[in-house]
Amino acid sequence: MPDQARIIDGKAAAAALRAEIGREVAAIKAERGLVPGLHVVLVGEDPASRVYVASKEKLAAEIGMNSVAHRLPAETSEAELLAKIASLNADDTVDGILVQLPLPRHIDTGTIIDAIDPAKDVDGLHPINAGKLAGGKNGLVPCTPLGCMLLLRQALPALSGLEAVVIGRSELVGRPVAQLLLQADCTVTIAHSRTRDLAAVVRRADIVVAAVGRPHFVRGDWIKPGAAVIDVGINRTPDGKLVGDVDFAEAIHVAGAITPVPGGVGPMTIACLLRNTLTAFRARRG
Ligand SMILES: Nc1nc2c(c(=O)[nH]1)N[C@@H](CN(C=O)c1ccc(C(=O)N[C@@H](CCC(=O)O)C(=O)O)cc1)CN2
Repeated sequence: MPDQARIIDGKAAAAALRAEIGREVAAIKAERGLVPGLHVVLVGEDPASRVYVASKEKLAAEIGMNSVAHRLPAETSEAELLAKIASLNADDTVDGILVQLPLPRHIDTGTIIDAIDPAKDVDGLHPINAGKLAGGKNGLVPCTPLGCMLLLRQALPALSGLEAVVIGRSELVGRPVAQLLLQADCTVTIAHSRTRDLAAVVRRADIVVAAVGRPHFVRGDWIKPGAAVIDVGINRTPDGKLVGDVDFAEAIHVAGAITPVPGGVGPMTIACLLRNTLTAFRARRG
């Protein structure tokens, strides 16, 4: 076995995916004169969210989509945000709607997600889409989990029968990625803060997806030699560095393949949002 894991390059994979979607968008425009429309709604001034929304707006425009960001003040009421969503739901030129999370505390996230037309829910978070995913039916799938699977398939083309451990049970990542692994015929364990002897659970896994939001939480000696490690964490250390949930310096000597942070799953999140927008356009407008 090589003494270093293969590093899965999410930046390159995301660039290739965006280029592919861009070609499809250009073909649709040439053949039908139509342009898929992505609308991202940001409420408030959260600095990280501002960066992510600007990036979504720019990358969608770059591949020829009609890209619109709606930046609303932090004081926006839940009723005002619901009215904005209702107007986007009613607009036929809008194919994808994404409300950037987290929302300010006075707004209930579930109420907002529930209000998005499931056919335009390019975040894949609406209960209809979550239900379809749980039932193994076609629907819109959350972007980060989709990105995890695309990267994982680069490292391991055959997933069937493998043991996968997902650390974290969030609706945005942990639960949906576990469903996608199950669809790929993996044997899936969802571990979380109450899991007993987490290190022993992780040591069984051929595939580890870490989505806990705690810097360097997963240690190198938790990893089964040769395992594929997908690190979803994006944590900023006190000295301003971005690090994942996995101790990369330790895990790289044990894993077979590993995603870095930055440059792993993060860039795939936005590329998969663009893919979902194209999927939603096709499902709605043929
Ligand atoms: N409605 C949603 N809100 C949020 C989601 C989401 O999928 N839907 N995910 C995250 C934030 N996010 C996109 O919204 C996102 C996070 C990270 C990256 C990324 O490319 N990260 C880079 C590093 C960027 C940096 O320097 O800070 C990387 O990992 O290489 C893109 C998108 C929460 N909210």
